[in-house]
Amino acid sequence: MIDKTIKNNSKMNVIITKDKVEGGKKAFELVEKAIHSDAAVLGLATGSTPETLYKEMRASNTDYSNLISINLDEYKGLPADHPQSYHTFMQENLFKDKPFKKSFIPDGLGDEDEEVKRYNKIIEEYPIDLQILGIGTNAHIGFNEPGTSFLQETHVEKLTEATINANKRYFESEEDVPKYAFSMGIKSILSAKKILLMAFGESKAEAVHDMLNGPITEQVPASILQTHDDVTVIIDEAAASKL
Ligand SMILES: O=P(O)(O)OC[C@H]1O[C@](O)(CO)[C@@H](O)[C@@H]1O
Repeated sequence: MIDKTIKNNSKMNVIITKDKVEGGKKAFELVEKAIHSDAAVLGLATGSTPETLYKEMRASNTDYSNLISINLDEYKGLPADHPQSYHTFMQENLFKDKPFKKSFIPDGLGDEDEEVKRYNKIIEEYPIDLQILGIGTNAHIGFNEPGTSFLQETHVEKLTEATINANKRYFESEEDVPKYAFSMGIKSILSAKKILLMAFGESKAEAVHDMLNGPITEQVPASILQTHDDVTVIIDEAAASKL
């Protein structure tokens, strides 16, 4: 860990690591700790941020087959077997080596109203003990873009240009990038007992600063985490560079 004095006006516990590999190892330690304190439901994230954590989980001796997982989001309109779906991402990055007892991910082809209702019911039935989060360059969490109400539960979100741009690296062309996604809402995320947010790289430095030290506003979705009692933020030096 890097011992660095930073500006952090929030009550969030901030851990600075050299890079995302060390960040993934630290995050793995905290997931293990939660599981040893009987965490039974893990909220999981996608995108490049959690990749080093999932690598540690795959390489570990931990058996996750008694745990439930609930993923934050899924692109609307992508079938589960699409190479860029979050179903495929989770299968390849975690579940193929470390299956859970039950893993919930929104159905990208689901009827909007039905799927939102189904997913809210799942989150109610399986309260999340530890929610893993990344953060977008525009401080979105899950796919809750700036301007999304803090009171939102699961819903279909229209993706911003910034998010479409950030995600188009995974698609053949911009036309192929989904413009909407099913996402757990901020209210659903805040219902987790513990939250572990990771951010790596210079591109997240502004969002991390605003999350920790900015005003609590729906224009900075992650800023709402200042109101949660148990948030740990793991960032590398580049993502901490504006603190
Ligand atoms: O980890 P990345 O790839 O930078 O993505 C950041 C954020 O964008 C999302 O993947 C949604 O676009 C979030 O789930 C994630 O936290």
